[in-house]
Amino acid sequence: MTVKQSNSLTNTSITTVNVAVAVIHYQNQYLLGFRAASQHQGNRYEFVGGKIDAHETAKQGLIREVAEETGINIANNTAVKLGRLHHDYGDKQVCLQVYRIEVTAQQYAQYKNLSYGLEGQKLTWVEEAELLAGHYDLPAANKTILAWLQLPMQITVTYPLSHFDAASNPIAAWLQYHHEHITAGAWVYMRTKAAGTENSIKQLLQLRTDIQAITPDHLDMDKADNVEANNQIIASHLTQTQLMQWSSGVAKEPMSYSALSTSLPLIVSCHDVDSINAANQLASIRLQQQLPPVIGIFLAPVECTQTHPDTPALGWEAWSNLANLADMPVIGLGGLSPMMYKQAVLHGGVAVAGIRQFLK
Ligand SMILES: Nc1nc2c([nH]c(=O)n2[C@@H]2O[C@H](COP(=O)(O)OP(=O)(O)OP(=O)(O)O)[C@@H](O)[C@H]2O)c(=O)[nH]1
Repeated sequence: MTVKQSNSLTNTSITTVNVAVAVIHYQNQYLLGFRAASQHQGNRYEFVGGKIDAHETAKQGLIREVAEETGINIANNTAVKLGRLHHDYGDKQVCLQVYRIEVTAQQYAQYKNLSYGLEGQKLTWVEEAELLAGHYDLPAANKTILAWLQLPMQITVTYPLSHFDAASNPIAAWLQYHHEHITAGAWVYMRTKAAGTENSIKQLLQLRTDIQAITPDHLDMDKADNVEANNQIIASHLTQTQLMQWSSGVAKEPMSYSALSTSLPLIVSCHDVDSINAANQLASIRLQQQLPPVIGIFLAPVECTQTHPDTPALGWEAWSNLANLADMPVIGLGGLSPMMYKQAVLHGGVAVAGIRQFLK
């Protein structure tokens, strides 16, 4: 069943096939199908899924397709929305609505030896590390899905430099504190507004080669002394203000594309509907231009925070409604602890982030 959708970027009306995609896993085992040679994108692996019927929501299509293709009933499992993405294969345009579903231990025990699906297609469970390393040949659109799946369950945010104002050398105190208190292997959003902090970030990365960094988009990390730390920098971050400035620039000059990081995936901060719409537009333009994708948004504040005491909290319900509008994975931020991961997932998020409670 095909669905007519309007493409807001080009203002042309194109026929797009709406597809529900189920990233089914149990812990670090992921279920892949294999597309028959005769199918579109044949002889490639795929996540289970298929066309959403006209009368169905994406989730209804997802549950039906998984049942039809594998026999697994996921109606009572939590389906976490990862995102929505358009891809133009030339011969076919698709809009993939992607959900991650963790099956229960019981479901896994029942289906782990499944090697053929109910439609005769090959099925296989694969290791997460191998899947994310690109060992399986998937359709081109899935590159973005794999980038989304890299996101961890929790992200640490650094204290602002102002937190160390009482120290004789605030930058040295910032460095020392985070060197000691970031947990092993963490993803860390280096929230430093001040220009000139590139070297401190690089020094921290040299001291902590186990961590991975999200750095502010306005910092020029290549200019810092030690460029070797660059392989630890995995994404660039845009504040909501930067995002909205980018968006109004594009509105005035549709063909212009400002100098946002073109070499790194982006993570953007959003607090409301307008910024989520802008993030969706940015993600769509980056996909069209084949730039590294927007891999997530920090949606904040879920609850009141010490760092932004005057910003009213969204609360989980409003947070969840906003999260559903995003075309990319959503990370909860603001007054959260790592223990609140499950709550975030139940409300449509993929991860939680924060400062105090995420440091050791
Ligand atoms: N199921 C699935 N489809 C994907 C993935 N990635 C991706 O680009 N697609 C595309 O999304 C569309 C899925 O629709 P489908 O599975 O219902 O269609 P089909 O061509 O296999 O079957 P059909 O013969 O019923 O038309 C295909 O064009 C496929 O190439 C994926 O990971 N899983």
